[in-house]
Amino acid sequence: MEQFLIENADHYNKLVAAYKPQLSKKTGDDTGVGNPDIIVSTRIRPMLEDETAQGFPSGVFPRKSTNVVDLHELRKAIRWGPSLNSSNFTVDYVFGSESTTAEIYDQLVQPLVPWAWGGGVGTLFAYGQTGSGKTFTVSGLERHIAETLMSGPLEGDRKINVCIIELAGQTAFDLLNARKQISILEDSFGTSQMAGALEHAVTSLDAFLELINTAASLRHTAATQKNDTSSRSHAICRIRIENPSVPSAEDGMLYLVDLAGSEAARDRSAHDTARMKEAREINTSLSVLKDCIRGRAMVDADIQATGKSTKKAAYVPFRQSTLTKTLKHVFEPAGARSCKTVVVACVNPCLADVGASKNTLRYAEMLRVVVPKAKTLEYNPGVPATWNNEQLRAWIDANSGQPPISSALLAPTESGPQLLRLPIPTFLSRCLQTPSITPEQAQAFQIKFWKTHVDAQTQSRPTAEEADLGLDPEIVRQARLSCSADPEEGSSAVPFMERIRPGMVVSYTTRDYFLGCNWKGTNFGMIMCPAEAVGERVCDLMGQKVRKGNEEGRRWLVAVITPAILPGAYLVNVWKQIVVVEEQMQGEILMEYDEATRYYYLTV
Ligand SMILES: Nc1ncnc2c1ncn2[C@@H]1O[C@H](COP(=O)(O)OP(=O)(O)OP(=O)(O)O)[C@@H](O)[C@H]1O
Repeated sequence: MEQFLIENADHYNKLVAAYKPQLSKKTGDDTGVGNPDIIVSTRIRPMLEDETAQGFPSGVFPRKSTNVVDLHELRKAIRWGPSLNSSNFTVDYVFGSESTTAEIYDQLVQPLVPWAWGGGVGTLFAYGQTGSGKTFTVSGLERHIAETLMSGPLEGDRKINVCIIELAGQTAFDLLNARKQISILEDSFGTSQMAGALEHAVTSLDAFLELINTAASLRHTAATQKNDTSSRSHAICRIRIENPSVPSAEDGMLYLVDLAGSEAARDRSAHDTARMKEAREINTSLSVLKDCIRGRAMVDADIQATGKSTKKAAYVPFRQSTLTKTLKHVFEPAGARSCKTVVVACVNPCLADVGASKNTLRYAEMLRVVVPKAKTLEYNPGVPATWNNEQLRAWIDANSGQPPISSALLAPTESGPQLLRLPIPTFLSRCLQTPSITPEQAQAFQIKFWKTHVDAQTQSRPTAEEADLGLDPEIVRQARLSCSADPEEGSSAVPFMERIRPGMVVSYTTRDYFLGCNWKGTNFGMIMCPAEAVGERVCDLMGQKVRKGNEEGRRWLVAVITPAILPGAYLVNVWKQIVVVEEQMQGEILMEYDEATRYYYLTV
């Protein structure tokens, strides 16, 4: 076949020159646009010297000033001589062979960096056949990202942590720790963990680049030793960005994923059984990845179009492969993380490889879920996804507690759906710009906003039984909630010291001997009873007799509240009790119990 292509190169070039581009059905479709949070692009690498030297022409051509790529194959035809078989593919962005990695960075990837800096999740996938330029592209982009993170114009202080792993089939290795085997585990809270992988704190650009180089050379050496190419494994670089000024918020994440080759190139027939098995595993993981990206994009499109997730059909099977399990929160539709994803489908333009390039472009096209043109959704006061900026700001003014959080600072221009997509740390930082707002109030309000959205999604309708009783859904919702707020109307006007009662949550300063329960910045406790109410022999957490204190003032037995594993969640440790004197108490804190997670959350 290769000989046939070389011999007919001139004829092929004439056919291509005479080719009249067909109108792409997909470009003609003006009913929607690509999902702005999942951008699918393609990069066509230049022809390599040996490909041109052998006499192969190019088979892939970006169509000028469009997002369409034309692909030509030369087919043997007995009657009329070789003929052209052409197809075209539509993606969101096309980068031709003259495009540089810096251009791709500026146009597609750069926005992921401030996004993750603000607490969001940004993911880059490079997909394509062996030798199509995935590693060339990802390593170049990693360097640009490192430069922006370490010496760019981003505001505020962050701690940058890097971890680079390799996934080969079901096995994972740490590329920053001598390729030591690690495990991908899901903990009891459903969070994926790279158990055993070393995470490196980086403080300078040089240190960052050194980590990237170490991982690249380890991957390369391992591949050479196996007489293999790096193409048989996925490499994941995870950059975790901690924001020390909002410690309670989740960290920003950047994942840069250099995927295994979608299929071996022209030497495919040389594969032995083990290689065929490996190829099957790779294809399975890439197929699951496609389903996950599409599934998440469909859920997003659905919410954008209707304000809710309505389609049961949008199934995101992230548990079906180690790759997607590792990247779980990128795909999880129910996840609260704001995600932006960029896919670069790398294409080798050589006519001899055009079959594989066609599969790559077909795959890229399938990832692209068209979002219906935004309709104005009918306003529903219970569904944040239907709120325009004015309705959102009115809701913030009425629901953000006392003092109210400035809606102009929190949502200067955003609509409800846009605020829902804002990374949580950015949301919290904006809340804290209003004078006198405490981090607890900001966090409680963020949770309230998110819960309103989740409740709208899950449609907390009354059960059939409750509906039969004719109960108002709002009353049912209220009854299901359990909150530490004083049920007495108007009680907030009375100083909290005069209202102390069992179940009230207070913040307090700890004394030296309570080191065992002094959690950084989070000294909350639930009042159990007056210290005098317990028996003579009862001791507190530190072994001190509860009734025998030397302190002045009223003394209360308090259950210690500690942060739980879920972000923003707390545990009330009813059996870990300490004595708190009223003098130590700072104020009342409102908490709400959530049945679904069985944790307590701050509320406003
Ligand atoms: N845009 C480009 N400009 C110049 N050379 C390129 C470009 N893209 C790729 N190359 C070159 O093509 C060759 C193959 O690229 P690369 O190793 O990145 O491919 P790959 O898809 O990662 O392959 P594998 O899957 O086997 O690791 C390399 O020699 C690389 O330098």
